[in-house]
Amino acid sequence: MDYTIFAVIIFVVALLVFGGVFLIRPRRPEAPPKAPPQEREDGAGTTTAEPEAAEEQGAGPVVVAPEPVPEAPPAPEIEMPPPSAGRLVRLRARLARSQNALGKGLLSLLSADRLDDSTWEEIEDTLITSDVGVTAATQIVESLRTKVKVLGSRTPEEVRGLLRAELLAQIETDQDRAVRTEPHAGGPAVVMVVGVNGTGKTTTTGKLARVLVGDGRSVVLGAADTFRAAAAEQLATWGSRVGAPVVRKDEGADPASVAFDAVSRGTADGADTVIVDTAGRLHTKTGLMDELGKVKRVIEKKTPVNEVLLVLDATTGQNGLRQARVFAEVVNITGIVLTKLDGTAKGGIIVQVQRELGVPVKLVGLGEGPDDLAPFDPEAFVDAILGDAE
Ligand SMILES: Nc1nc2c(ncn2[C@@H]2O[C@H](COP(=O)(O)OP(=O)(O)OP(=O)(O)O)[C@@H](O)[C@H]2O)c(=O)[nH]1
Repeated sequence: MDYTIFAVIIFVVALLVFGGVFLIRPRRPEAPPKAPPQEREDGAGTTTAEPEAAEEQGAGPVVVAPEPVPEAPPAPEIEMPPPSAGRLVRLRARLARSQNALGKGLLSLLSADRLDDSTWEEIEDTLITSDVGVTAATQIVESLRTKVKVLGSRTPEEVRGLLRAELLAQIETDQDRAVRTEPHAGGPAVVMVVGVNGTGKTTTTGKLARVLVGDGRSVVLGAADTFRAAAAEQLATWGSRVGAPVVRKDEGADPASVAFDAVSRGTADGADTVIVDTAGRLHTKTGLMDELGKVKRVIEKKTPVNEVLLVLDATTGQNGLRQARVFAEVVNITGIVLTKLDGTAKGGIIVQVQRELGVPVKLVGLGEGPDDLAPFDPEAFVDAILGDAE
């Protein structure tokens, strides 16, 4: 009996000792949760797990199948706008639509069997309504009267030919319409864009950058319209679309210093052209003169200003012309950009503004699209007004 109790005690003790060893294993302190192993690209394009993770598996660097890497947000796509050549011909339908009343109206009046005084008056009125201006309208009518008298009977082609020649004579000046954007030995060409706010000045600056980039040039933009923060914002968007750097400062900063920095940047970058957008609020003539004059003078400390483009809204008629005169008095305008020609039947403003300012229209805006700015070509313009010969 004693031996049995002793054997049971031995068995129980043995059980406790072995059970303690195998069942009650000391707990390891809990490790903090591991972040998922970071992955990196090696030179060969394979993805290797971090060494720490590999070590833990006790097998040196481990090559694992590349996992889909979350896509980085796409870099803004740089656009390649179409070149400037032939743009007006491409946009001809816009012109034909807006100027149809003028062209067709004149052609039908001139084709009447009898051209009496009242018909000639109507022709003159049609021209004046299209903003050609009284002097030019009178000249056109007088010249047409003489030619029609000499001709006697008229075929539609002859009438179209006569009118085409007269309109061209009024529109075509012998001045150079090329926008001077070629860089020179000392640095980039500088174009200043001036005009009243709302005429399409900032839009034109952006569109012009696209024209130049489309023609293979490099461009830097200067947001010197510091009066309105949104103008710089707008310009930054235009610039980013074509990869053109935009130099800007805070709202209210000195426009001349922005212009200076833009030209410095253009020179440092070896850019072809720097385009400077300016503010054009017509507070007082002196204020405007001071501001634009200073911008120009400050730029000229570095390099000449090659072009001063005045942006005019074609839909504003006489009012626009008055504004144009003020600008022409304060800065030496070298070219006119006539915007919003797609929204008016008053294409005759081209004649009047060139006459008044003695400066050629160099570019025309024919819509809100980014590539709706075209070098002005008098023949394409007149042909669009008159429609195709029947
Ligand atoms: N239909 C049409 N709209 C145009 C044309 N050019 C510009 N616009 C529009 O005119 C409006 C004014 O253009 P902006 O470029 O902001 O005018 P802005 O003169 O720079 O005015 P600020 O930025 O205030 O200096 C915008 O809605 C343009 O899209 C054009 O040729 N045709």
